[in-house]
Amino acid sequence: MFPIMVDAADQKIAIVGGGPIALHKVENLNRFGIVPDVIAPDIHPAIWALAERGLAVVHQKPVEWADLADAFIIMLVTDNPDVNRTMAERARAQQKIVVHAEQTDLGNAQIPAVLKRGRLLISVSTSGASPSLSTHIRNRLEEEFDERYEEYVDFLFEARQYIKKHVQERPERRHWLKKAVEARYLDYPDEREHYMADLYSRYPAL
Ligand SMILES: C[C@@]1(CC(=O)O)c2cc3[nH]c(cc4nc(cc5[nH]c(cc(n2)[C@H]1CCC(=O)O)[C@@](C)(CC(=O)O)[C@@H]5CCC(=O)O)C(CC(=O)O)=C4CCC(=O)O)c(CCC(=O)O)c3CC(=O)O
Ligand SMILES: NC(=O)C1=CN([C@@H]2O[C@H](COP(=O)(O)OP(=O)(O)OC[C@H]3O[C@@H](n4cnc5c(N)ncnc54)[C@H](O)[C@@H]3O)[C@@H](O)[C@H]2O)C=CC1
Repeated sequence: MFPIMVDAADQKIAIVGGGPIALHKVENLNRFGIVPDVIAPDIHPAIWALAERGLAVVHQKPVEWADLADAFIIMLVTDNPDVNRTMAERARAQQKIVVHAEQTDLGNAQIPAVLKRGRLLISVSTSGASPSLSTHIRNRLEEEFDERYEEYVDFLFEARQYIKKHVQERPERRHWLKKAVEARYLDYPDEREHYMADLYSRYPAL
């Protein structure tokens, strides 16, 4: 398994199945700003509620390949093993990213447990061995990587963009980039302002 960050914002993500597990998948995708298509004859009431808020697109019908042909990622979570298997095989043959939630070897991707602090993402997977352990580790990391990281990582992003644009010499760049991850910049927002002020005065934008 190879971990990778994928920009799926403008892509179709299809969830096949409409039960509690499908609901969980929709909610998880929504955390990342993704509005998935849900295809199933029986749709959980909470999925309908999300669809009314524009957070899912429901197709109330048994799945056919035509529903999936233009999808980028496909998640198979029906209670019918034959449907899950057939669609997974076809999707893999078409080079798609396929999550088979029950029998992982029928798919080619798995969903990790994710801690999200703005731009910072920490994802944990056990490659299907124990989703409970992934969740447990993620919950422990939540304490160390607390809410402060959201603004802190925004600061790092801004600083890095500025440095890439305005600091030409490599050793200098490295110096400033390394300095920004010192603990005081996480702990004290004032220190971040000093850092940026120093940076702007040393390397003024032209
Ligand atoms: C392969 C995978 C599917 C995929 O890739 O989609 C998969 C499969 C299965 N999960 C099952 C059960 C549970 N899943 C959870 C929780 C999560 N499961 C997630 C991912 C994955 N689950 C992928 C592997 C990832 C990895 O290895 O780390 C998380 C991390 C991410 C997410 O889904 O969003 C999410 C945490 C969400 C969060 O909190 O953020 C809990 C715990 C709980 O609910 O607290 C339980 C009950 C306890 C237990 O079983 O451990 C069962 C058994 C069904 C049965 O027969 O009862 C199967 C099927 C099977 O293994 O047969
Ligand atoms: N975290 C995970 O990934 C987990 C995955 N699972 C697996 O996920 C599957 C779904 O679990 P639940 O949501 O509880 O099931 P459920 O029984 O509540 O719902 C099944 C859904 O599949 C739909 N469906 C059935 N035939 C279909 C077809 N031909 N086309 C499209 N949709 C069809 C039904 O309409 C229904 O919406 C189970 O088979 C289970 O093995 C179970 C637990 C955890």
